[in-house]
Amino acid sequence: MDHNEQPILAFQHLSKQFDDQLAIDDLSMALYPGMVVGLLGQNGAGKSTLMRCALGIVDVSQGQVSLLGESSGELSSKVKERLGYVPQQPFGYEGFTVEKALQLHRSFYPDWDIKLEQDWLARFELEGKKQVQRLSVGQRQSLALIMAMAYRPKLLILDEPVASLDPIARREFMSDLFDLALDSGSAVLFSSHITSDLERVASHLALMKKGKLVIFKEIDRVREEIRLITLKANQSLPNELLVLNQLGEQLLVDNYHEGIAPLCDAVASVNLEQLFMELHR
Ligand SMILES: Nc1ncnc2c1ncn2[C@@H]1O[C@H](COP(=O)(O)OP(=O)(O)OP(=O)(O)O)[C@@H](O)[C@H]1O
Repeated sequence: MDHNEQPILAFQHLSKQFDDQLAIDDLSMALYPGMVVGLLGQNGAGKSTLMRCALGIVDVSQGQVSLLGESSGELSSKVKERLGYVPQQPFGYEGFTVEKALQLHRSFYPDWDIKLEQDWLARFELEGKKQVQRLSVGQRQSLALIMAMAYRPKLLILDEPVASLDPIARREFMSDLFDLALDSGSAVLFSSHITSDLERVASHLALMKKGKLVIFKEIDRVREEIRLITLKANQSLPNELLVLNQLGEQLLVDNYHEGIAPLCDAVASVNLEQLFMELHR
């Protein structure tokens, strides 16, 4: 990942206020080619709002969002053609068959990859002749994913894309997602409550709590640098440690390294699910 190049998506000091609700609070983050960012947060943490701000679907209150170098509020059709988005609740195309819906959708995208479309239709066992409104929730989600991916977008934004997919479809989809991003120099931002999926395919974790981005780092570094520790009696907190949460003597900290171990009575590593639970205790 070369961070000297232009980010595909960049949030700079973004805030979004809805009436009396601050949904996004001074958030900065940049996605570069090849990054697959898993967005985690409780219900109402601001994940969908962040995605909607990125796409210019809602106006930002403060700060900036740029997408392939353009401001999200003023995207050209050239940039829009290079975005893929699957909202939490897709979608439309009622009254169409799967085949006809794809035919129409495809016509908007010059870079549509028909082979990719066919492979995915077969993989998800979607029948072309079936009416869209007769599809199950999971099948609709699969169709929405094909529609967002078959033109190999430069930026793919997926709001809980796999919540309704069965474990086999989910697993296959998630690994393809990763390959797609790596192969085509794309970036992916996806939200999910399934921490094991996120752990398996994301290159980076973005964790939001009440509109704030509290963690944004590579998954490997999350594994290495976040710990649940208890400091020895009278031991002050080392400067480099960032306390993410505190429960009695126990501290959930970021920026941990081996040099800290002698200062502690106890050190425990946490997986993503434990991290999520500890952060919200
Ligand atoms: N159009 C809107 N008008 C007013 N408030 C809104 C609007 N959209 C979102 N909010 C509020 O902003 C906050 C963040 O909502 P958001 O949908 O972004 O959360 P989320 O993290 O995606 O949640 P979930 O995991 O449940 O999908 C919530 O408190 C929500 O009520």
